[in-house]
Amino acid sequence: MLVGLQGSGKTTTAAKLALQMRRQSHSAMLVAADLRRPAAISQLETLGKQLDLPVYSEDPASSTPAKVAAAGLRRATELALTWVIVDTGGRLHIDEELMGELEEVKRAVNPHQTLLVVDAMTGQDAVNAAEAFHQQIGLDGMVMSKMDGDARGGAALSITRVTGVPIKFIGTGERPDGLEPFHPDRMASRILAMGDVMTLIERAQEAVDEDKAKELERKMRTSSFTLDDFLDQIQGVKKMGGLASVLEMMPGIGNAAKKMQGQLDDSELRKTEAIISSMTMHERTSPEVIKASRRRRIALGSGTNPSDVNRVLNQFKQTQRLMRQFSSNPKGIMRMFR
Ligand SMILES: Nc1nc2c(ncn2[C@@H]2O[C@H](COP(=O)(O)OP(=O)(O)OP(=O)(O)O)[C@@H](O)[C@H]2O)c(=O)[nH]1
Repeated sequence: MLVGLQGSGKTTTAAKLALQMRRQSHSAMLVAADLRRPAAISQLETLGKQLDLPVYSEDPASSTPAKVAAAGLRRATELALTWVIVDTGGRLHIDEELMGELEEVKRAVNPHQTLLVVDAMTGQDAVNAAEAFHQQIGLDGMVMSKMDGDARGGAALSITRVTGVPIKFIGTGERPDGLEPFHPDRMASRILAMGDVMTLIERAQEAVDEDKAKELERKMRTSSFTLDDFLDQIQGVKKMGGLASVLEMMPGIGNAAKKMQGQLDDSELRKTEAIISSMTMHERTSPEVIKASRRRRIALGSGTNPSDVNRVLNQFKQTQRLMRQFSSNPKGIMRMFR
């Protein structure tokens, strides 16, 4: 059973949860027990149609939320579905009528889990709402929606401390796949603006082939890193969502990267990619052969200037030097980044 203030994201979260369950080979039915806002029923039905999920609803004029919830549960049992997700009504503020209605729904279906959906952007209001819902309805967990916004999630800390109720999921976007299990350690580093290293690692694992990573590590150790590997790295960054999104997840520079939004475009990366792609295999492994005429040809082939080609070659030399130093004295290099 999902509860929460109006607009907190209950209906969207209901669909997201059902989708996650289906991905784990469980079946789920969505039940539209929000009878106050007529659009809530059609919103759930539309989401159900889009995602091919069963939705139970009734005419709001001749039913009550508790009746709909109970009938939805019966229907799901008949259809042998594993889960029922009850979407309930919300208000702008907590009032007794709403709480009474939710208590009735809870009594009618006796849910395994009552989850409060809170909008992460609302800060202290979210904390107050969580406290009131927990006192009156009794919560088993929380879903913090809209964590993809500017909210750092500071409210998550207060909510958990005030209510003692764990956060189970976070909403990370409007789309039906924007829901992730909550990881307290990740949230802690996000709050401390230390970046999100675990997400960075996960994205890297998705984008980078493990054998390639091992090979790269060997090349770094033996200082045999070539321009072709440089190109591979650039393509890896692109796969991981671009420079800005990678930097944002890095400890220490996440905040600075956010402030540089707009300046951190990937056009330089694309230019570098075009320049290396215009080189022959021989040039990529032995860049010292690139003299004036080759430089001109590469610039022409990549739609850039010879000075751009020079810049890439210099950057590459610097990277190579850094790697050589790293392989001979890793601790010394790490000190440079502190
Ligand atoms: N960016 C972002 N938007 C979200 C997220 N979850 C929900 N939304 C948006 O928030 C708005 C409100 O979401 P709903 O699911 O309609 O909220 P609700 O709690 O069901 O609202 P009521 O039925 O009025 O009580 C919609 O525009 C959603 O697309 C999220 O994790 N990230």
